[in-house]
Amino acid sequence: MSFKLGLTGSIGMGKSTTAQLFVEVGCGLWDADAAVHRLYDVGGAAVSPMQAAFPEAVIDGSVSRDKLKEAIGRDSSALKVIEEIVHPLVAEDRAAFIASATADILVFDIPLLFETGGNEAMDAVVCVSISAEIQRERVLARGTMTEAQFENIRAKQMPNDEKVFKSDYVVITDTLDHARVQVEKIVTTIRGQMTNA
Ligand SMILES: CC(C)(COP(=O)(O)OP(=O)(O)OC[C@H]1O[C@@H](n2cnc3c(N)ncnc32)[C@H](O)[C@@H]1O)[C@@H](O)C(=O)NCCC(=O)NCCS
Ligand SMILES: Nc1ncnc2c1ncn2[C@@H]1O[C@H](COP(=O)(O)OP(=O)(O)OP(=O)(O)O)[C@@H](O)[C@H]1O
Repeated sequence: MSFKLGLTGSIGMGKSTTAQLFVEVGCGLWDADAAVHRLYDVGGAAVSPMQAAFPEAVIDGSVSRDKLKEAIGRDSSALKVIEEIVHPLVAEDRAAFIASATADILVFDIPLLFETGGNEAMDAVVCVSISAEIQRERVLARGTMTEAQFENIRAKQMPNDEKVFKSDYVVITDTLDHARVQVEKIVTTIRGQMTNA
C-alpha cells in the first residue's frame, strides 16, 4: 500500500515546482490542475456538461479557461457551478491513478485539498508557503491573470496560515535549493516511518 501525501498551498505558492522535487526523489505524482486540463481538452469528460452550463465557453470542442474566467468575472457564483461539474470528475481521475500507481509514496498536488476535505483521504499533508507579497508578484509575473482575477481566486481559498497550521509538513519556497532540501528531509522521514511500521 503506497503512502498518500497531499501537497497543497495557496495560488502561486509553489505547489507544481515542489511537486517536481518529489518526483526527482522517486515519488509518484497526481496533479489536480493537470486533471482539470485533461477534462477540459477535446474529448474530455467536462466538455459536454460545460457546454450545457456555459455554451460560450466551449470552443472547437474544448473548454476555454479564458471564457470561464470571463464568466466568473461577470458573476463570481459561476465558479461554484464550474466546481460542481469539475470536482466529481476530478475525483474519478484520482481514483484511477491510485488504482494503477506503483511508487512507495504518492504525492497529490491539490490546490483545494483542505477546502474540499480531501486531506482526510491522505496519510499526511505538506503545505508550500511564501509571503503574500512574493505570492502576488509571482502570480502577476506569469501574466495569465489580472489582479482582480487573482484576488477573486485568493478570496475563495483558505488563508495560508490556516493551511500551514493544519499540515504535517511545510516547505518554504524561497529558493529552489532550500525547497529541495526540505523535500528530501520529508521523504526520508516518511520512508523511515514506512520501514519501521
Ligand atoms: C478558474 C479557472 C478557469 C482559471 O484557469 P487558469 O488556467 O487561469 O488558472 P489555473 O487553472 O492554472 O488555476 C490557478 C490556481 O487557481 C486556483 N484555483 C483554481 N480553481 C479554483 C477554485 N475553484 N477555487 C479556488 N482556487 C482555485 C488554484 O490554486 C490553481 O492552482 C480554472 O482554474 C478552473 O476552471 N477552475 C475550476 C476547477 C477547479 O476547481 N480547479 C481546482 C483544482 S480541482
Ligand atoms: N522554491 C522556489 N524558489 C523560487 N521560486 C519558486 C519556488 N517555487 C516556486 N517558485 C516560483 O513561483 C511561481 C509559482 O510556482 P508554481 O507554479 O509551482 O506554484 P503553484 O502553487 O503550483 O501555482 P498555482 O496555484 O497557480 O497552480 C513560479 O514562477 C515558480 O518558478
